Amino acid sequence: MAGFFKKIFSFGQKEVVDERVDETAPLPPIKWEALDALKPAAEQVVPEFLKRDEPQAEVETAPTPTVEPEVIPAPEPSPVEQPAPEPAPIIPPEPEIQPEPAPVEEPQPVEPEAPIEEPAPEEIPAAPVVPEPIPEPEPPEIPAPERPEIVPPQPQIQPEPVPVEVPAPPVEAPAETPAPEIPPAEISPPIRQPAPIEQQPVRAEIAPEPQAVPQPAPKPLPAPGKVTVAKKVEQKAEPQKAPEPAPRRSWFQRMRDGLARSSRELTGNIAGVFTKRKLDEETLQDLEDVLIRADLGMETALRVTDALAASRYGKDVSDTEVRAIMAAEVEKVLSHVAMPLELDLSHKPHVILVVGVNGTGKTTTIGKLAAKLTDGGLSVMLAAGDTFRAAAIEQLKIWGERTKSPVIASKLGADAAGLAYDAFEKAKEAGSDVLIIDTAGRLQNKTELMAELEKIVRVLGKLDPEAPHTVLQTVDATTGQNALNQVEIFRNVAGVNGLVMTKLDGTARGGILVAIAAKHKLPVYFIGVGEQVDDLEPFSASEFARAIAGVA
Ligand SMILES: Nc1nc2c(ncn2[C@@H]2O[C@H](COP(=O)(O)OP(=O)(O)OP(=O)(O)O)[C@@H](O)[C@H]2O)c(=O)[nH]1
Repeated sequence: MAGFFKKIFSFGQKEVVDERVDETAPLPPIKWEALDALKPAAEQVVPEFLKRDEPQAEVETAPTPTVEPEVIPAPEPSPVEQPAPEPAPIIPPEPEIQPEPAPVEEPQPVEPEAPIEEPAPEEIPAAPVVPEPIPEPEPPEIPAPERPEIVPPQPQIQPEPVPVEVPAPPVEAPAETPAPEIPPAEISPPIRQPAPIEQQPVRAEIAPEPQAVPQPAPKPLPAPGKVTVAKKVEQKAEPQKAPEPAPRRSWFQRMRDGLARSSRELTGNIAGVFTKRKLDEETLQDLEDVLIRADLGMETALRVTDALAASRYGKDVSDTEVRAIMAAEVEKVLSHVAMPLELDLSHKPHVILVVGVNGTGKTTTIGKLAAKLTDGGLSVMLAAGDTFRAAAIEQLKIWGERTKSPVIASKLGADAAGLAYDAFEKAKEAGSDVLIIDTAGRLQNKTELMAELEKIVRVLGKLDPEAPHTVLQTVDATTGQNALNQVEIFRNVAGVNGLVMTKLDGTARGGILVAIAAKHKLPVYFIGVGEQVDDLEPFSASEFARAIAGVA
């Protein structure tokens, strides 16, 4: 439509140009006409020639200044073009079509397009020259007459000259001649406007991406489903893991496995001694050496060899017979110490002081024991007497939470005896059935250890002369011969009156228990066969003896 407008405008200029030609008068315009004939063929070339022939002055003077301001308001051309409408009445139908699109798109593009149309007026001078030759090219260009037809509506719509430019781009299709110049520039901006529209499709592309994102989302959906199941299963799985304890070896089997190393070495050595040999002094001496190396101790070793010699001396003896006799003799030794823990609940509370070297299982054993007592309906209070290790205090608190037993603790490094005293008082006030006091086990400084333990026992005695009522020592079954010395020390310092042999489920050296029992004759109340709360078993002399002797 802008092209039309220009043409229209050019037509108006034709008339005006004719007038101007009269002013300038010179011949150059006539030469321009010849060149103008070439213009329609190649419009771009024309302006270059114009510059060469110095008609520039004409171009600059006549059209540009006047036309530009005119195009926007379109008042000046309108009066001039008004005569043009005369041919317009000839073709009234078309003007009806144009005004319709014109008003629609006019408002925005008008102003930006106006400056673009400036070059058009430059061509306008060429148009005025063409008037006569125009009919020649026009016949081939049929759309040309249409444009003049379009012109009349414009003068009618003279206030709409600007809108006319807007519809120009659509009109460009029919009228290719003017279109290439003006419309392309005009079209470019609207095209840039649709450009964002292209971005929209991009957004549309982006949109599917997030859609793609939710697609993987449904994938995690099954995942969380599995997770939730897993979480629920965890709680329900615990019973499933409960079957683990089911397949989990029995405490006796765990103890046998723990003692397997000792048992294998022992039975293997025994077999080596009695292979195709009659029982004599030499074989008895060899057997005694084997038992001693197995930590059973001299006393127990002699008991076994004496029993064997009494019944089998001078006879062929198999290793199976030897192991059976050994199991019987070990059981006899242990039977005197294998006894259940008895609590005198006439004491409120019954105080249990737990001692032992660090890492032997004091705190763990306290937790296991508290669980047994609370499960039996007894109220238990715990005291974190190992004030030198924060981890020990925290560990005891965890066991307190597990067993629902209150824990009395103090600041790190506080006086252990003072804590034990306070705990005893609080247990009395609370009416607790049992107070279990944890302690430190720093063997590296025997003097301090002895002083601390002695002080604890002393202060407890102030509240109850018989307290502590039970002094349990934990003994690590994997320790070996050093365990004998540990019991010796703690028995003297703290008055140990009972033992718990821990870690018998590990690579235990079970023979030492026999040696300790034989030497100290201290009750062995429990054995530890694992780290779980229920891994504390009453000590059974026969089971232990059969396990270490490798007897089924
Ligand atoms: N396998 C096995 N491990 C045990 C047993 N008893 C204790 N333990 C582990 O031995 C380690 C030491 O146990 P604790 O209860 O901390 O020993 P502790 O004597 O209190 O040590 P301190 O707190 O340092 O004085 C922990 O890892 C326990 O889980 C047991 O019977 N079997």
